[in-house]
Amino acid sequence: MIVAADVKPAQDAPETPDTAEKTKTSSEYEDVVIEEEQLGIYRLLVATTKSTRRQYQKNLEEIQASIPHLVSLFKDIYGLSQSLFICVLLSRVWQGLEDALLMHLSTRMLRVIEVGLITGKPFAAEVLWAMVLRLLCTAIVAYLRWLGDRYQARLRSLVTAHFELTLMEVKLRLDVPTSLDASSKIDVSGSDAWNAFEDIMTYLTSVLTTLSQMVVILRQARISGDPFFVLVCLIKPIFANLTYRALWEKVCYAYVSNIDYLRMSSMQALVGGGFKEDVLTGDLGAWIIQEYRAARDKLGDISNESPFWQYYRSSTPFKPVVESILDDLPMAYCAVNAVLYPSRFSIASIAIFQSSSSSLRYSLDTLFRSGHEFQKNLHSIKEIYSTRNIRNKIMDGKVAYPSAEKANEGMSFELKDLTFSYPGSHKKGNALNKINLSIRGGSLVVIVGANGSGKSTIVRILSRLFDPTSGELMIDGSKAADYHIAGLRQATVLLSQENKIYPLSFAENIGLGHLDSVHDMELVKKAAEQGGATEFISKLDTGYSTQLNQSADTISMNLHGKNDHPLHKEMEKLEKAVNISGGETQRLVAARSFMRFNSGKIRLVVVDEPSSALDAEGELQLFNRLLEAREGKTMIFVTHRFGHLTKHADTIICMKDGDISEMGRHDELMRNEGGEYSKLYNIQAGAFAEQPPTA
Ligand SMILES: Nc1ncnc2c1ncn2[C@@H]1O[C@H](COP(=O)(O)OP(=O)(O)OP(=O)(O)O)[C@@H](O)[C@H]1O
Repeated sequence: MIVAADVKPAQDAPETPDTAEKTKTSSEYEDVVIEEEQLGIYRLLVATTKSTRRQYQKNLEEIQASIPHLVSLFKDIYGLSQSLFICVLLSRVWQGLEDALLMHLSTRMLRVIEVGLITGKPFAAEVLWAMVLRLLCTAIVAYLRWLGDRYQARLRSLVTAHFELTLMEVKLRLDVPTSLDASSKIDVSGSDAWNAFEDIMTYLTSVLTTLSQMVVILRQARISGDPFFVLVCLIKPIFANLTYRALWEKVCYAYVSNIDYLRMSSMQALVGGGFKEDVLTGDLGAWIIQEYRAARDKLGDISNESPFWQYYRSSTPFKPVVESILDDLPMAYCAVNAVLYPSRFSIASIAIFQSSSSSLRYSLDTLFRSGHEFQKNLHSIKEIYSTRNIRNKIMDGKVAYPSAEKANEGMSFELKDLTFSYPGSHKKGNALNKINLSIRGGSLVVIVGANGSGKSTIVRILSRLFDPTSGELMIDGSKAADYHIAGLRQATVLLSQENKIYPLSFAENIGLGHLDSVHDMELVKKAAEQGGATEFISKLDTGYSTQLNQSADTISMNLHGKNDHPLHKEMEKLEKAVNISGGETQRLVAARSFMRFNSGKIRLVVVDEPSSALDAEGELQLFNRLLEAREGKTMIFVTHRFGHLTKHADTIICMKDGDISEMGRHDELMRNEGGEYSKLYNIQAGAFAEQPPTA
């Protein structure tokens, strides 16, 4: 079924991405139509162009545009190791010729044997020589293949690591809004570069194999006086290629649209690890099974096979039947010819044609298959190289930060009519609305407000993780955009719930707060003390050198269920993870922030609710230690808990729905009885007030 570009999802299905909007807004896609198809439980949307000619033209344009990238790929790989590159290339050339060579030698041997049998005088020496030559060649082919595979494996490691590094550099360069932007998403990896190179080599090898085999077969056909044999061999691969139907190289999107299957998946998910406690305490077991059964009965035998396979597989038997018949065509052709022209054909000729035709058909199949992959690979290569051109959304300025005269002062801010909405956000209204605010350098600011009121957003803007959508942000009296971002980042500590522990040792997890002193254990231990992380680190066998969350890249075979097996015990030792609690994670992250103070460059400390998992004492200690290091720094705290901090704050900013509803010191705000701050404060104070015992 073909539908216009504004596809509507099936009624019982979840919303699909906004394909319609994309196809309408971009002139590049104006002739795109979307075909819809139901494949078992899947709804499949395939984008095609209205005219086949236009499609071919587009493909050609894409290939042309990819040629410079293809050249760069080969140049880059050649640059990584010239010797390995040449060896792999030579081994591929050899692979392209070996089939034809072996085919030629087999033919020669069969012909010598046949002449000996017909004349009744076997030419022992010739047969022996032909056999030795064939065996020698077989051994050389096997040896060169082995060698080629080894070279290829070595080149593969170099290529994957090289392109992974290139992509890592790009990803590290990208700022937050650019990384969140779908058009800048990097979906390729180092392995894709290698796969593309390997597939292209396979394609070129197949071209060589096919051509060289055709030369040998044509030669044989000339000897037998039958020039049409090659054409007979070509019919099946050409038919298969013309009727080839696969999704691999198409722009498509598939989603599970069957509500019964979705229901079954939800029930399965509830049984999974994450919901264990809820399911047990809620006694949901029997209900889950009952619901799963009901959905399964409704689903019946509707296929849940991957849409890729369902699409690939022919819906009628016509194609597979015709293909099988065409597969036997060379044999039928030989048989008919042997009957019609018995003098031209011999058993050896039939055997030779039979084996060479199946080799040729196989090579042609590979050639067409790798041809289909070719375009996909060109696309991956283009994507890898285009990542270099991704421009950051946040512009970098040229002015160094801080200026010499403000080097010992905290960062000051001025926000003028500042509005912000998150890129791609579907929410009505802005996350921040026309905010006007001044923050004096060195002051202690506390931001409070309800969930979603814009507290974290405001500190993200101040830390230059995002740029305002409109309005102005001034830092130390100059436009924020004029400063060199690296300088601003070096002067900022951002401690939030977003901070994670790294898959490194405890020492590095803390030390990385200040790159120049990563290995200075004295400073690391001091920071751990300040962050309140000393106690739990000291309880670990390997202390600060204990690795955290290291990605365990292990493979085990046939060990499942053999818990007493000595190898299982080894595996357990290697895979044993060190788990730390939520509160311990926050302590460790806080220690990293204290380590950052050692750089001596910090002018701004932003603390965004990093203490939700800390016990009351831990939180108080953390805030006190941060305040101890306050000199020469502006400190901004985002919190839901009133009390300790708000009472000491120079300014309390109370946020509501993206606006500043109130601003001032604690006493001033409390005097405004109907105000947002006093309301929130009183709710918390009331919650802790002593309740009279109920009768
Ligand atoms: N990454 C994001 N993408 C889109 N919208 C976002 C994103 N982060 C926050 N928002 C939206 O922006 C608004 C302000 O969010 P923000 O995180 O600043 O609130 P908050 O006051 O810090 O909330 P909380 O107290 O729950 O942490 C909310 O409506 C939120 O849904």
